[in-house]
Amino acid sequence: MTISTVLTSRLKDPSLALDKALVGGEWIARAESGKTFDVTNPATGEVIATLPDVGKVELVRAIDAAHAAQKAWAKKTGKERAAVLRKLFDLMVANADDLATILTIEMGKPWAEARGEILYGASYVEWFGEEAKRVYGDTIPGHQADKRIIVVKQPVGVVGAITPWNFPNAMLARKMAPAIAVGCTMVSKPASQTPLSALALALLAERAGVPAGVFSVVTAIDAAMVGQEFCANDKVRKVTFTGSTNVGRILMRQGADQIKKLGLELGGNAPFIVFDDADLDAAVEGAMISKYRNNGQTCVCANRLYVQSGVYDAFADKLAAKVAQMKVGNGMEEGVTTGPLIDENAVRKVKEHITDAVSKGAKVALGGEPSPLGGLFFQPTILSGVTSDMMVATEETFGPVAPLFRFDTEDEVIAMANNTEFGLASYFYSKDVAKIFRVAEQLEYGMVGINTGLISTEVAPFGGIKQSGIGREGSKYGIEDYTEIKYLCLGGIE
Ligand SMILES: NC(=O)C1=CN([C@@H]2O[C@H](COP(=O)(O)OP(=O)(O)OC[C@H]3O[C@@H](n4cnc5c(N)ncnc54)[C@H](OP(=O)(O)O)[C@@H]3O)[C@@H](O)[C@H]2O)C=CC1
Ligand SMILES: O=C(O)[C@H](O)CS(=O)(=O)O
Repeated sequence: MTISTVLTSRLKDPSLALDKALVGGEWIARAESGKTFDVTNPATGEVIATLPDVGKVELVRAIDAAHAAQKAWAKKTGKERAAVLRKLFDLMVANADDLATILTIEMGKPWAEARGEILYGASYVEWFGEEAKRVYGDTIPGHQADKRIIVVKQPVGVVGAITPWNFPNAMLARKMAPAIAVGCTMVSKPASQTPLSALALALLAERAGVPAGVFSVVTAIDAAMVGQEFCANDKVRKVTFTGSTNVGRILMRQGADQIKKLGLELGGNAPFIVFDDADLDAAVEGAMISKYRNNGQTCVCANRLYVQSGVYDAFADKLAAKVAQMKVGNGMEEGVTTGPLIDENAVRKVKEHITDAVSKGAKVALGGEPSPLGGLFFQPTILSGVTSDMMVATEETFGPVAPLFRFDTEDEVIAMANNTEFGLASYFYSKDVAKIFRVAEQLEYGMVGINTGLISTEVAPFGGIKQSGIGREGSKYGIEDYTEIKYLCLGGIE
């Protein structure tokens, strides 16, 4: 297929821009169906690549190759797998500039932020390369004189992975690294809007020594077909998914027949609470990164900002002053802090949330309109006077809109913060230690940022409760999800 020179001309190593899918160790330029799909730059609307739209034939071939390769890969020692992941980490860092350019041009986020994502994704590869040597088991005192009990952990087997467009490198690295660290193999399907980052990662993995078949990247428009095959094919032992709760629900239903092992990182609706005793400048800094990182297109973005009455006006003024300094534009341009939204649906949802809030009494304190740049660009926005009956209170905006809610008491804000089916990330600012423990213990979320707006790191367990998902990614907890526990009972030991 094709890759635009708009992209390749910007790369030190143009070979990192792939117009092929990786199926069982073979780079294929053309699907058997002959079908293709385009990848466009959301900042300009230009077609930057045309890729093979692989079908079930190629997908099953990738799954069969992963199954065939898995036993040999699992027989490698943890140390041998660690060495391959270390090499991949080194290659990701060495090629971070090119990987960032590919990411910005296919997804839109500003280049500096894209490079940050590459290093974030690489941190998972580094972390799980180290963990590969530490998949410990147990010995348990026997329950009878002649018994000896050993607990071992073994790789789950073939893993199907489906990843979203908003972090096209890091979300895949955070799945692929633990999987191959423990001896699993993986077939992955990136979002059709942003497949190039995944393909570049697959090329570097190949260069790092990941054997053929161990890691495939299938490029497909028919995501539902991929999910159905992952759930129905008994060679696939686990499905790991990051994306919307709706699709997570579909996968759970589809996986039920085989009791498929699932890892689900789904939607969020994060509260961001500023108490009267907060350090306001720190709270504003935290709100800026928690709300506007990736143009508000992250599952852990502050979706509702609750500000206690005593500091509401001061916080709102300080936040507006900071947001007014943001620069909307093409992520490849120097100084741009805010790129385009991913597509027209995203723009439509942002507009809908603003219109609904204003119709119910909220005020636009800043922004509120599409950017004069046109296209998919939107002004960073602050809404004031927001109330719980508005869509922004119950739906994830996934865009650059900060809705400010006023509250009076601690009990009132905890009840409002917990009043959602989601439970991924939450944040609050206070200097009172007793209050910090009281509030943190009552918030019904998998992750709580306290006096910080950025909690994502490879060393901690990332994930949610309620309808935000199942399982954790990153940290020592993240590798467990790719292993099965086996208990050996040795008898006759007289
Ligand atoms: N918890 C977390 O870490 C994250 C959660 N999210 C959540 O996801 C949403 C936004 O991301 P978005 O990418 O639009 O989410 P989607 O769920 O629409 O897409 C995520 C991935 O799933 C694929 N997909 C779509 N439909 C199906 C299906 N029926 N079966 C199998 N796979 C399918 C998509 O393919 P294709 O795009 O090619 O259609 C894409 O690769 C938000 O709610 C956000 O909060 C997003 C990122 C991280
Ligand atoms: O996809 C996402 O939103 C990521 O999980 C957010 S983070 O890990 O970069 O915080």
